[in-house]
Amino acid sequence: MLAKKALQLCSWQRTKLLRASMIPVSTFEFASAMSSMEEPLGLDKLPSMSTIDRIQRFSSGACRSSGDELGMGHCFIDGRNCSSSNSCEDESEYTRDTFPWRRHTRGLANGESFMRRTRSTGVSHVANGSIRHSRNFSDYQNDAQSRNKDVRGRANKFLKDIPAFVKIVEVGPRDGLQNEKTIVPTDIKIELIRRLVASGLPVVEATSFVSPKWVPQLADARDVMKAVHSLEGSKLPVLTPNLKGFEAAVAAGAKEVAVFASASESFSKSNINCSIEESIARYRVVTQAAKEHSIPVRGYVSCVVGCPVEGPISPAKVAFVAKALHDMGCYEISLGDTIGVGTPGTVVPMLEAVMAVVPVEKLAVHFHDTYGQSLPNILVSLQMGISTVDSSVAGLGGCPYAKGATGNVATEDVVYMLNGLGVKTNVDLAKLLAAGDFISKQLGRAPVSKAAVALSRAVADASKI
Ligand SMILES: CC(C)(COP(=O)([O-])OP(=O)([O-])OC[C@H]1O[C@@H](n2cnc3c(N)ncnc32)[C@H](O)[C@@H]1OP(=O)([O-])[O-])[C@@H](O)C(=O)NCCC(=O)NCCSC(=O)C[C@@](C)(O)CC(=O)[O-]
Repeated sequence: MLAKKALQLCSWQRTKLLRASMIPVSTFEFASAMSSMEEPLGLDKLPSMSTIDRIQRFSSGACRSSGDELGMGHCFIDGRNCSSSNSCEDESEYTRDTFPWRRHTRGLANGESFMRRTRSTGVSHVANGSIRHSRNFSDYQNDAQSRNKDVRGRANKFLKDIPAFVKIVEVGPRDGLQNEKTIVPTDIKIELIRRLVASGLPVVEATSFVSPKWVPQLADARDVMKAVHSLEGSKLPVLTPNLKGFEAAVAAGAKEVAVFASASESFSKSNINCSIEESIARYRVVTQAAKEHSIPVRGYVSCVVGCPVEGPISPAKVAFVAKALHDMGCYEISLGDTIGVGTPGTVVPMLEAVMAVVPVEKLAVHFHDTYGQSLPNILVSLQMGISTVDSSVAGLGGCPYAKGATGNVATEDVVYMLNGLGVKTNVDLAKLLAAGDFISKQLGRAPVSKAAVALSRAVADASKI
């Protein structure tokens, strides 16, 4: 029992447990090494947890330490026990699914737990309380059939909620460029927008009508908007932090705007120089003016998982701000992990809280890729029914008021993943790659997108043949 417990712990917890039980750590490690040599993990014995289960179980963000003596905590998503080393354990399920090859060697002594495990496979090996040891061919066929059904069931569960079409909101010309230190010439910004529109992206956020003292890179918002506002094929929203910005945007030809609030007081102050409450009051004025002009307004909530100053942000705060934006008339609310600290373990409960107050079809997700978690975060968001995803060509981006945050998830990577899932986006990946290449060359750096790098290498290799 102790050895079983020790196997499920990370090394420092194991050491602590074994020391407390006076078992030399080296003895345990030798024994467990032997047992893994004797019982190799074959392909047929891979753990059969569903992807969501696996993500939740191994995500540290899903676990909250309860401060008990072994550092074990509780998974706040579904109440499983879990360790602070990312490995959650629901003992019966963990044993059954994660270490199935041990069934034959360990469970037999314990009739009751054996019964429980065998029942879960759908084939009872227990007749009148005694274990039947012999199995005939039809038992195996039935077993294989029920396993196939089980696997199909899991695959369906994994894919069934993913939408058939995902709307990609390209934020490269705005979020992507706003943090660039060297001013990008206006005609390059205009050409970038043209190329992104030509690639089939349904929405390309063009620029921001914010104070040029706060974001000098986008001081040419008026000129950019005047040049692109009549482009056809994509919506071209712009950021407006107040009525002054809204009026300037409309005068330059904007047909859609976005307001941006935060779920963190500190970030609200540093980004737009006012409290959350003041920003909501300000945005009510903007949405009212927009209604009078029949201009749709998109709403952003920043810091939906974490804030550079305050640390973790509670899902309830995010839900509060999202609902306020929805109630004032924003047609879509984009949930921004501004500093890219989220994992599926923190994104799922945040989405759950927001979905309780804003309809899922009105939600979008906006991930920065600081910790490389954007694609799994997008995947769980799709599985939860979200069908609008923000991204930035070539992975450009970062907020000037969120130190350390890197770029948005790269649009090329999102399109590549969605293509692989059979999800329609209407984006021409080749044209998108060319747009990413164009802006990356202008900025003098390689695209951050892994798909862009790999695909351009593949194209270069193919052209040598
Ligand atoms: C909101 C303000 C303006 C308040 O800034 P403030 O300094 O408090 O504004 P103020 O009302 O006291 O005015 C000060 C000066 O700014 C001018 N001003 C005032 N408003 C405007 C305007 N719209 N356009 C142009 N100028 C403006 C105003 O006219 C005045 O000019 P002065 O008299 O000194 O010459 C400022 O804090 C600001 O512009 N902040 C924007 C910061 C920003 O753009 N951050 C990045 C975007 S948010 C983001 O990236 C997150 C997101 C959306 O992507 C999602 C995510 O990742 O989480």
